Amino acid sequence: MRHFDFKDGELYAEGVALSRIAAEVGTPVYVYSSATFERHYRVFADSFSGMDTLVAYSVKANSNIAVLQTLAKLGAGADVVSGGELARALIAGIPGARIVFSGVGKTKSEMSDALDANIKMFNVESLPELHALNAVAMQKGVRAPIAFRVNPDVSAGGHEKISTGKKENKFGIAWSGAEQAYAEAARLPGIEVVGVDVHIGSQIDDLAPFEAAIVKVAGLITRLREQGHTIRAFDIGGGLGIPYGDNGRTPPQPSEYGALVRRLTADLDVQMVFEPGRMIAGNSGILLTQVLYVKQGEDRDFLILDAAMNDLLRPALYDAFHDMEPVCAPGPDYTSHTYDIVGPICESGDTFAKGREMPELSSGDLIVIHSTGAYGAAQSSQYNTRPLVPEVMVRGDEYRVIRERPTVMDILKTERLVDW
Ligand SMILES: Cc1ncc(COP(=O)(O)O)c(C=O)c1O
Ligand SMILES: N[C@@H](CCCC[NH3+])C(=O)O
Repeated sequence: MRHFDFKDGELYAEGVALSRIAAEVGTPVYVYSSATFERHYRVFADSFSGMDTLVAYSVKANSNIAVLQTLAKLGAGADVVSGGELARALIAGIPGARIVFSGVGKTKSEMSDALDANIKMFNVESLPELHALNAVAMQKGVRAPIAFRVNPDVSAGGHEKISTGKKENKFGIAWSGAEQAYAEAARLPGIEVVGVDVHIGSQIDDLAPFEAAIVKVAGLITRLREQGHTIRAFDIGGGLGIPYGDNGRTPPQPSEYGALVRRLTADLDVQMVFEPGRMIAGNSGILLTQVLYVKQGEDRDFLILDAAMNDLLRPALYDAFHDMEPVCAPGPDYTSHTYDIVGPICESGDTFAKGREMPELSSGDLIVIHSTGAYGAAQSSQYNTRPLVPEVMVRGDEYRVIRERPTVMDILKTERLVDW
């Protein structure tokens, strides 16, 4: 079922024409389908039905509070990596008991806020962090529930910039040091060991790395229990890939992933925690942008859009492929044309696609960049003093602006001229 689809020759988000959003809100603009967010969450959660699980949506993928609120209503928890994301999750109505805190560099003030919120678990990534957390918890007279994020040295494939589970990556406790780390944690009065955590990467299109990581961690859980630790939760992170429409490998269905997890953890007697981000958000959103100019170069033509790498960084950062199409379906006898599709920023890397075949387009035409609900708006910046792009959420025939477009003055008001 597609919630971004053509009706009468025009692309719609659910029941709302994208041309209407462009006219009323302006472009560029991120447009999300609430029905798609809900469907993805349900499909994912349902693939573990009957199991003891917590689906802690990874807030970094799309952290808009209306998105979090939509998922909170379905019972989602949250995986947060900063005090800011923690605040977002709480404001959106996700209870502390359903929040896990990941990340290699939590500050003491973030730890303090998370303890005040009674979060479910800190995923601790180093011994110095463990000691810092112990100190903060002792000061408050509480015990911080922890899992260690262990680094299983499993290769998840994909782009090197999003690999996290290899020993050369900065993430997690070295596999060889995991048992000593648990022994150390058990000695600290401000720490309560509750689980084990692993996250091996993102946009993973194969079940084999998940299987390798789960088998390794299951063995570790057995050994830790023999050593007297109470392990109630097994957090296997996120990472399940989505189709981006590039005819690349097709990632496993959530049901296949669910069946694998069910089979490998059946005898473990743990609550399984998941941190899906992209799988929930990626295909729930599009970036709606307009052609500013069509420019003829020496040996190629450029489509210059009003969206740029500051709005959607993935192509520049990871050479990521995103499917693009015009909002108005071309007539049956249209001519196609090959373009380099670029933004207005003063960087050659500000390129969404090279040599992309599109129907012939002209200035003012609207284009959709698909699969940008995850790591789109969340990774945007104001580079070149371009205000952050607004975000819109569609529900049936209605839409709401869920992030306003700031003015340039909104940006400038946080800066100061010096008076010396
Ligand atoms: C610790 C952690 N959990 C969850 C995620 C979400 O990953 P994904 O969006 O691939 O599901 C990430 C990002 O890769 C992460 O670093
Ligand atoms: N931001 C990346 C993935 C990294 C996920 C965070 N650990 C992307 O757009 O694909």
